[in-house]
Amino acid sequence: MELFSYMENYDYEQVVVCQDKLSGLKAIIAIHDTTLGPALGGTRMWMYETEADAFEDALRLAKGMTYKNAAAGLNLGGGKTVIIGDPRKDKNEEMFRAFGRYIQGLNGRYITAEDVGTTVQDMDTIYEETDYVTGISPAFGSSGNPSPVTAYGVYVGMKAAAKEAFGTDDLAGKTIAVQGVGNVAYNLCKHLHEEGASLIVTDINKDSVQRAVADFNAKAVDVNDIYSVDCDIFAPCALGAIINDHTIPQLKAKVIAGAANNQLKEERHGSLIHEMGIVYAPDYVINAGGVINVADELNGYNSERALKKVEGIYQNIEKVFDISKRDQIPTFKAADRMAEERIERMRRSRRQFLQNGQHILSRR
Ligand SMILES: NC(=O)C1=CN([C@@H]2O[C@H](COP(=O)(O)OP(=O)(O)OC[C@H]3O[C@@H](n4cnc5c(N)ncnc54)[C@H](O)[C@@H]3O)[C@@H](O)[C@H]2O)C=CC1
Ligand SMILES: CC(C)CC(=O)C(=O)O
Repeated sequence: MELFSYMENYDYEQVVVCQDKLSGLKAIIAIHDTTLGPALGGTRMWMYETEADAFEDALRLAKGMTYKNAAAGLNLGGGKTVIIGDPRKDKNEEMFRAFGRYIQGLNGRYITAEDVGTTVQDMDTIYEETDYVTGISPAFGSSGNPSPVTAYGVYVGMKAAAKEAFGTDDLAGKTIAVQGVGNVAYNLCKHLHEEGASLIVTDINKDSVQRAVADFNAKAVDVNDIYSVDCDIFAPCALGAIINDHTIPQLKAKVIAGAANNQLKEERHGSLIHEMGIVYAPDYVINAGGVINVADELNGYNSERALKKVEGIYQNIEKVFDISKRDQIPTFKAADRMAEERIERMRRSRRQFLQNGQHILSRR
């Protein structure tokens, strides 16, 4: 990867590469855009095959956070971290403390939280070194694990997408195929089961599958079969790029609505599903519940206030469908338009000089 040309193409502000030999930390903090405020986005720990894969993931996810935060109406920019390593084997306390010091060094330009492979406990360790971390234990007055709130937002957004496709947002009797039943999707399945939906699930982790089968009467299928099952809604809740040339021809669902980040492998795949008449709830709009929840900590966390904002995902998804119809564009483009227009409006509204921090004459 030609890092500078990639950064220039997609207008990234900063990439911080962190290495700590003692703890084994190898992290990439990508800050995409801070027009709206400090960059907030989670830390993913994953076993990347190559360093280039890790850079690409960090960069793509950071840009996604710029759009997610803007579309959700948050006054926050977009950033994300990836830590290279196996979250089951390679974690240690020193690693997250070293990482916390790197975040502290950014002096508030980047604020972190959980993502795939990191936990509330990891955030608590980071908190030993920096205040610029959210999703720490509720005992510290924080919001804790964002996953259940992300799941609630996906559930609410899925209902809005169902209304668009089926004329009703009632999910009772609908068959929903869920890819990956981890932290977010387990909680999503709970809401769907309680509403009377039938679930088909898959995961590379057999224990997670068994738990969903036992708790929600879900039907389990092989990981490769989840795309082609007969269902009304496909909910991708594992990793990204799963809407691609290989999977699209297999899909039978009328709706795609799930938690995973960066679901479209390439933009053209978003256009393709649109032409096929599939109602796609753009990933970063529907999965914003977690970030809305952790962002509320910046005002002194109030769970009721945060959940109310998360419920706004229903209207936000409707807004995306309206723009898509108005401008005759696929929904992923409509979401981008909504986010970009807000960033641009805010950029313009900040033209006037406002003294922030130290006065410019204070050194006299
Ligand atoms: N945790 C949160 O609050 C948020 C999560 N997301 C996104 O939602 C997705 C899920 O996040 P979490 O539930 O937190 O992660 P998780 O790691 O708890 O769950 C992901 C699950 O997917 C499974 N999986 C991985 N590859 C798979 C494959 N090829 N086929 C089937 N299953 C596979 C894993 O075994 C795991 O059970 C991720 O893309 C994440 O970035 C987005 C917004 C917020
Ligand atoms: C609080 C986090 C879950 C934010 C984030 O990284 C995301 O929404 O992907």
